[in-house]
Amino acid sequence: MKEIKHFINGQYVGSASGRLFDNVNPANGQVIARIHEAGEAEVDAAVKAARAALKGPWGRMSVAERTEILHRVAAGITARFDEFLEAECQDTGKPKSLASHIDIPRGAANFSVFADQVKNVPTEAFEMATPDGSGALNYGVRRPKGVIGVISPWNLPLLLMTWKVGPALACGNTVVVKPSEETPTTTALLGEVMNAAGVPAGVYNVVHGFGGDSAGAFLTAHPDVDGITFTGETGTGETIMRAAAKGVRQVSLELGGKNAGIVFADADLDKAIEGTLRSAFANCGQVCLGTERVYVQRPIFDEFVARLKAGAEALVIGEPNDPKANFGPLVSHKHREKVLSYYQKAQDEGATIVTGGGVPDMPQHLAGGAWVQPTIWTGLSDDSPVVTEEIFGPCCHIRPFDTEEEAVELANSLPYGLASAIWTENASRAHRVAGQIEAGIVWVNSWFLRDLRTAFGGAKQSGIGREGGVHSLEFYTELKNVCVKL
Ligand SMILES: NC(=O)c1ccc[n+]([C@@H]2O[C@H](COP(=O)([O-])OP(=O)(O)OC[C@H]3O[C@@H](n4cnc5c(N)ncnc54)[C@H](O)[C@@H]3O)[C@@H](O)[C@H]2O)c1
Ligand SMILES: O=C/C=C/C=C(\O)C(=O)O
Repeated sequence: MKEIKHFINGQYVGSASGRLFDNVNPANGQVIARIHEAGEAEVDAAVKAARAALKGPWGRMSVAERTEILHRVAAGITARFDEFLEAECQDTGKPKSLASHIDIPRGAANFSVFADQVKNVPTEAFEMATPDGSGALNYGVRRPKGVIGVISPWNLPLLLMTWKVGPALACGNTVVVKPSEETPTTTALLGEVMNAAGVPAGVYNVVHGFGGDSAGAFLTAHPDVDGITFTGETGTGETIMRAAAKGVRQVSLELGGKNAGIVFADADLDKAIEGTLRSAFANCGQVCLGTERVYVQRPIFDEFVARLKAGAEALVIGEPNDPKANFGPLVSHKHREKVLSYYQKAQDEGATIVTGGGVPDMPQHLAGGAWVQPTIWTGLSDDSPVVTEEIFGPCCHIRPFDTEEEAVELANSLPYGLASAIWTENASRAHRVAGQIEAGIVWVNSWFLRDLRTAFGGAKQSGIGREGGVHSLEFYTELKNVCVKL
């Protein structure tokens, strides 16, 4: 059986302990590979390699040379597009129709966009007066932060990992990545692309394993890691923040959400239905930016619910290779247990199950997969856990509202603040409401429309810091002021 090894100092290496665990395809439950689990020794070797690489050719390279290499990494992903696609879809079960236009192209873009960005970063300068009249000149210079620990989740594995590795390397850092234990393959494969592109050994390192008491915790606790960037659950973010406190390391945290969609009666309903369908059900609902709470103005409530139901029921459930499929399984049986527990809770609390609510009948060869039905509820109270907690599944609860003020209050009522989508044809209302939503990202008449130059991150318990464009460069560099007395 295929084995997935760590990538340390430019080479694939197994674990000294010999500990391996299964990599499972969630579309059919089959074991597709065995993954080496890193212990403290492998994590330490990866961090040492990353530290040494900072002092090697990578640290001395001009921006032009470094960014040319990163463009070659982007081209290398594109050249091996089909391999990345196959690996991502086997690990996650997601439809190739989705991953081929989101996950893999973004994996390449995350290198090329930040390679271009870093060439155009101005720094500040201030002339100042001094008592003796000679004056002084202050100017800023940016330096790499050092060794960056990258901890990434399973929902968009290549996209979310490279979203951090791209800018980190563009800024001249070195990285140690710990991908999700559920989805290690594309992160591992990227090592081959790095070598072929001429990225020096030790610049990109990968260790595999779990979170607590495994590779994730060993990496975040390692004293020679200078900064940690993490995407995942809010609870894990808290644990990582505690680990980073020792040694006063900086963190960038992109965490969970329970995002609201607000549909006003003056919305273009075709657009609102299409966008809400994607935001609730794309990637089987496993998108941090997804909409699990939909608030719809009363005059169009019944029509909206009926049309969203029709849209959900028209989704084509199927395996990655099925060209007609646009709805795959959840990432694992463990995650399915969590999602189904909320399906049960909604039923127990007397929700109206508009559609779904269970497990679909699948053909024999897919019966071992982690399938669930796309699900819509109405009728739950605002304090139901189904409405207040992140489920991270293909489901949403729809509730009517009457006034704009009420919609804003409902949207802002939870401790999360990642994203929101507003649907209205009234431009004044769109800007007014967008300004009042407590979230890091607000879409108007769209969803998951991404310009990588923009700030990306969460308010409240959905994160700390912003990445994207210059904001990534803020995190991945140390800004130093040089003051020269003239
Ligand atoms: N805000 C965003 O941009 C964003 C994007 C994608 C996903 N998410 C969130 O991610 C979650 C789903 O992903 P997940 O289930 O993989 O998240 P998770 O927090 O369970 O795991 C994420 C990563 O952290 C590691 N990890 C877990 N415990 C750790 C520990 N104690 N120390 C170090 N590392 C540890 C895991 O092994 C994995 O690699 C959802 O909550 C979702 O909203 C947020
Ligand atoms: O599941 C969360 C999706 C996050 C998306 C990004 O981080 C991005 O588009 O850069």
